[in-house]
Amino acid sequence: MLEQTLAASRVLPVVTAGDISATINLARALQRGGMTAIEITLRTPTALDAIAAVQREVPELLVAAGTVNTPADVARVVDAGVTLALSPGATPALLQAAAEAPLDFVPGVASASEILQAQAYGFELFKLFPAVTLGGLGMLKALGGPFPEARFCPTGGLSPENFRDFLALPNVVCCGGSWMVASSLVAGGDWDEIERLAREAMSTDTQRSGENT
Ligand SMILES: O=C(O)C(=O)C[C@H](O)[C@H](O)COP(=O)(O)O
Repeated sequence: MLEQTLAASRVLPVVTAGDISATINLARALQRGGMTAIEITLRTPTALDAIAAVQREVPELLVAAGTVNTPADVARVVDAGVTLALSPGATPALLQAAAEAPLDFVPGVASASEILQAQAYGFELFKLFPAVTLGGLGMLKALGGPFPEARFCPTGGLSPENFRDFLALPNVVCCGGSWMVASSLVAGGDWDEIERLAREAMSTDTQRSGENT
């Protein structure tokens, strides 16, 4: 179920929320562009309020919490009504808390040993972070050997130029990225450009839509 949901989302925009009304406008632009989910990281003081606001104002979007790094973070996002949480990494305490919590959780991994550790808690879908720095496509192909059941959402260093190559791999479910939600676009209120980048990311054409315009 989680795998299907993330596969449908195709690209998961990773948002670091500042101003709440700007985050609502950003979420609306992503939704207009065809995106079905948004990851709002717990990196800022306004993150939980932003999650609640987007859940309320843009109910069409699945609102995931990101940078959920501790058992306390798991409790905070469950309290906020979040049903999907992701982390750039994992500790045994985090894996235990997330396995027991009433939400879907995608732990971060960066090595075979970290996959083994997360599998011991029942997880099979992982955020590979930071994907490009770790080895990108080659690493994902290599991990497919010993871990044929493992599925990945590579994040970190993905771009309009490379994300389709990641999505084409059989063990990649979706890609995470921040290119369509760059802080410069949000600060400038460039919602049309954010919508365009979202639409381009969601397009299944092999040729990028922007190349024809
Ligand atoms: O904050 C988290 O929980 C993360 O997992 C990190 C983010 O996924 C990356 O910062 C996105 O990477 P870029 O697309 O290269 O900006």
